[in-house]
Amino acid sequence: MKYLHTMVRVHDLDASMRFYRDALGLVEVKRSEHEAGRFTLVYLAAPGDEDAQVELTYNWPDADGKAEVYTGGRNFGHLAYAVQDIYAACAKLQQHGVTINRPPRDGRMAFVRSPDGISVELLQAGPALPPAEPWASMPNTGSW
Ligand SMILES: C[C@@H](O)C(=O)SC[C@H](NC(=O)CC[C@H](N)C(=O)O)C(=O)NCC(=O)O
Ligand code: NI
Repeated sequence: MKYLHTMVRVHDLDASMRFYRDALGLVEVKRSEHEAGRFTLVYLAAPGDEDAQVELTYNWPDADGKAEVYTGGRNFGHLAYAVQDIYAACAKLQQHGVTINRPPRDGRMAFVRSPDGISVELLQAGPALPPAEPWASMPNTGSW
């Protein structure tokens, strides 16, 4: 058996691409448009780890132009990625307007949320980094 992907439904595909691709740093691996089912699938992965994907499902708006809004179930926890420099990764996310809900005060772990509230965990690859400001004294934000 081989892990393929985790599927998340997204309300706004452009906003989600700005989060997962531009802010988080994933790369688009493949995309498919499904006219009959009226949805788009976009698969993204970390550079160099193309086999471990997140599948964004975008259900097209209905005849009234309304796209479904998804309220997350407690059964889904988070997506997790290892990063080479958690401070640099969090700074890039902030530069793209993403709130660091759980800052890396310990130089090891941070959490952010996608535009749909999907929780994403970032873990420092290897040993934790030494404490550094502003992260060491940054409080949790929002529902963290
Ligand atoms: C190609 C493979 O990776 C898929 O996951 S396709 C699965 C299929 N997805 C859809 O039909 C997307 C649109 C649908 N309206 C939806 O929101 O799921 C599917 O069977 N989805 C059902 C599911 O529970 O995942
Ligand atoms: Ni799938």
